[in-house]
Amino acid sequence: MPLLEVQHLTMKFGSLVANNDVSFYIDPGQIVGLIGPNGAGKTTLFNCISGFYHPSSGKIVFDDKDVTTFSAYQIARLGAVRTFQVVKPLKEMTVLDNVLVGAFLREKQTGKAIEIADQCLDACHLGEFRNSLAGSLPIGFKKRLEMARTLATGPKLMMLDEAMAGLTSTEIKEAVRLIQKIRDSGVTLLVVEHIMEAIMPIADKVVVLEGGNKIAEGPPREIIEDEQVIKAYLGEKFSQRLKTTGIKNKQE
Ligand SMILES: Nc1ncnc2c1ncn2[C@@H]1O[C@H](COP(=O)(O)OP(=O)(O)OP(=O)(O)O)[C@@H](O)[C@H]1O
Repeated sequence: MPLLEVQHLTMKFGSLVANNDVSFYIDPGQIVGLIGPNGAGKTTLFNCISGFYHPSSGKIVFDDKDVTTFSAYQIARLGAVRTFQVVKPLKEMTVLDNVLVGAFLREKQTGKAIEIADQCLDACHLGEFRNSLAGSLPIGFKKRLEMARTLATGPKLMMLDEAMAGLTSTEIKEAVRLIQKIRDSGVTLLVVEHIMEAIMPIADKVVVLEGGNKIAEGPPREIIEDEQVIKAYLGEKFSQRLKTTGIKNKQE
């Protein structure tokens, strides 16, 4: 049974159709990439799945429950939690306190919540910064902090919105390893990303949006050879270059 099913989702802002009849599913344990050009509707879809927007029509089923009209808080409590493209840590609070905000969603006892927060900080290589002010961290660390906070909620599905944008190539490699480690710990991931070299080698499946429509869905190897995706987003040269990276052949 899929962990998440998006069925015929349409989201309109007035006359603008940001998502048009989009359907896809995510099986437990998968890393699914959500890609497409600027304005394709990726963030809007994220906002619908995570309860920040309610779709104009269609249905969202998470963990066998119809969550279409649920609030962001209700959906987070069920285990679908997102990060934001523009990270906004609580700057005047310490790194630990920021992660505690996530941990308290699942654990009321302070001692246990601190234990969870520390584990998540260590997993995200932030342990040594636990007492620093979040506002003082460089961008790469802020992105990891956002992941640690999300991880601390104990998610079943983690949705990452451009978690690697603005990072150095070393930081991107670290972020990729971290995403794989999170998946190996049993968390399913939906990842919006523009950095194809980062997402294509680790994704089990990729969903492609353009102009609000889903134009392709499949394993990365198929996606990079899809004529419509090459035309709309990847470009011929880039598609050739991606073929030389270690991309999975088929959906597992
Ligand atoms: N709150 C809103 N009100 C009105 N229009 C919106 C709103 N949010 C998004 N849009 C519009 O919906 C369309 C899809 O935007 P969205 O941010 O979902 O795309 P995206 O694929 O995430 O783009 P990017 O890669 O640049 O982040 C755009 O035309 C955008 O201007």
